[in-house]
Amino acid sequence: MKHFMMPRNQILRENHESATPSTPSAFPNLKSKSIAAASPSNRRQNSYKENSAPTSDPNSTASPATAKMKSLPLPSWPTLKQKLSVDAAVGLENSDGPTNPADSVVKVIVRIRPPNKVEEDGGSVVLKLSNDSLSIAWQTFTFDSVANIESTQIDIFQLIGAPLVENCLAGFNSSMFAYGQTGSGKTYTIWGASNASLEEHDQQGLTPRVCQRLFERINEEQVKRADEQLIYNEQITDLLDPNQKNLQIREGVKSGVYVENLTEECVSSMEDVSQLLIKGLSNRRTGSTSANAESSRSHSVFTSVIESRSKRTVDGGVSCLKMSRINFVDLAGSERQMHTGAAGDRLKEAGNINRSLSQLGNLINILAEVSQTGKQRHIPYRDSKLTFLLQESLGGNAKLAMICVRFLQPKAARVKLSDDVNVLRQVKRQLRDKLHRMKGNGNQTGQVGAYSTGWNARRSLNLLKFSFKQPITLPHVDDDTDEEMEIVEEETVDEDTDVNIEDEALKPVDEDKYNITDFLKSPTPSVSPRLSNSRKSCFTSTEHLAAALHRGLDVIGSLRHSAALGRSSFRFSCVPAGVKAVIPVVKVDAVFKLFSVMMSHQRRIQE
Ligand SMILES: Nc1ncnc2c1ncn2[C@@H]1O[C@H](COP(=O)(O)OP(=O)(O)OP(=O)(O)O)[C@@H](O)[C@H]1O
Repeated sequence: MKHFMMPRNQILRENHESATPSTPSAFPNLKSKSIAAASPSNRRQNSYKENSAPTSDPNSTASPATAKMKSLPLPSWPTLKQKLSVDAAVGLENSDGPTNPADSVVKVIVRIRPPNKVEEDGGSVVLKLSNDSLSIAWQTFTFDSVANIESTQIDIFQLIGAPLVENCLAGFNSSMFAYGQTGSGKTYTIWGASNASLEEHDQQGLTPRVCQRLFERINEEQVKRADEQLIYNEQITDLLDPNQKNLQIREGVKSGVYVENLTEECVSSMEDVSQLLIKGLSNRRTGSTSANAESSRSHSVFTSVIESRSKRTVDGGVSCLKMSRINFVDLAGSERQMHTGAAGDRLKEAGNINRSLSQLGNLINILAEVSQTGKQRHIPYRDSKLTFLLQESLGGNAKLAMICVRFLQPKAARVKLSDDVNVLRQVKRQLRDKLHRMKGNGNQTGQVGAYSTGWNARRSLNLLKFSFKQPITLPHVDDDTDEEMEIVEEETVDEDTDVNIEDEALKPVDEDKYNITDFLKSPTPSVSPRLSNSRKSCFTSTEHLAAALHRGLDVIGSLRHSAALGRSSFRFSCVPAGVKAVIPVVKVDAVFKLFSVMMSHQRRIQE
């Protein structure tokens, strides 16, 4: 992010104010001062250094409190170890390893919500492999951190919140986003359990914990100004004064980005913060979704502003004001509109949520590109209110924690499908071996199609029967996967990498929707432009597989019927398309015809 960071640092403000020698405190009465600074116009008159890396000034006569702040250990921000599966986060990857804390870095943490009562019979296709990796449907993804399913709110705070507090005290702007499907636990993570009071300590989310820690850390010498706002349908509402709707975002040369007329409150204790949070959260827009009866239907942003001031009395009385912010962002959950049957306002709401999430992801991707290539690009901060509002926290040297929240999904259907796939893989291997052998025989005899006589139909039939032992239930593959959170699948090498002429022969001659060869023939990526390199491609292939199995069963049924009438045969081509081979007509039973459908082989049903 260096390339991006440098110009942005130019807009950071630093100023020196006349010291008041008679005020020895390192932190003058900021409470009254910050109230005065609460309105945007007043804030504009303020001058401060914001969002810049803390510097050490050897001439500084900073107060002990300031010195203490500067000596705070800077948190380490592990880098993303490989191309991240969450594209919204790929952008800010810093591949140079833990670096200068002034670099803008994103930390991506995955939290998996344990199953609730409805889901308790299920398992998950998501499996934690290590502290920084998990597997989703056979693919391994690496993040900065993967929390245990049993992780408590305090664990999550230690992992994410505590480092951000240190950043903030060191003068960096920080943000934490919770990102995920509706019902996955974003609100729980950011705020806490909805049915628990903020005082119920073990259920508290990151925001109250961070605030608490901030107060502890600054030991009541620092004043925090808080404002809370809500973006709903691209409209900003003041959660502390819900009558203030459709507020405008302004940007001033000195003041930076701010929301006009937004309520800002000066707080001096955790109780003050709790009161604000309770008031703000009760004014949020919620609704019921398929996955969450009390779903946040808006992005809510809680911003804490921490000001610290140091007095220098030796060199002519100069004071420095350091200001940093922490944004707590509970993003609204994405939802598949076509599955919810939403209409009217609800549809518009879902559309706006999805659009702004996608704009957020898009923006972060562009930041990534700028960071990685060094190319100048227009950064579309103004695409959405959310990105515009948070631009100073997304760029510059800001620290960003992206908490990707997932919930477990019932595994029953998927496990069964995975069994089916394994069986089919085995069958495919056997088919290929046989083809190989028979082709060898055929070559020896000069007959391309001589293999057909050696075909062990019965064995394949048994394998297939095994796979179809139970009725195949098409899983509802819920598109929980939020386009904006698509996981980039990395190519994996599996046992079928030894693609040979038989694989070539197995290529489908048409791209019909029952084709499963792409799925089975790893690592060949999907050819579908819509699904390529997407986590969804795996699921969609699974759907294809399931559809193929269904289709196959239909074909079995109809062909059995035809076979009973003694008039079924088909041509089975095992040569690449374009080779004009004479394919013998082979009498086979219905199982082979199932294969011909499933593998998308050339086939001819002859009357
Ligand atoms: N880690 C967890 N442990 C226990 N309960 C959890 C956990 N995460 C979430 N929950 C519970 O799951 C339910 C849904 O969580 P939550 O409201 O936070 O989801 P959300 O992602 O914010 O949804 P939406 O986007 O619809 O607002 C809540 O009842 C919440 O208390």
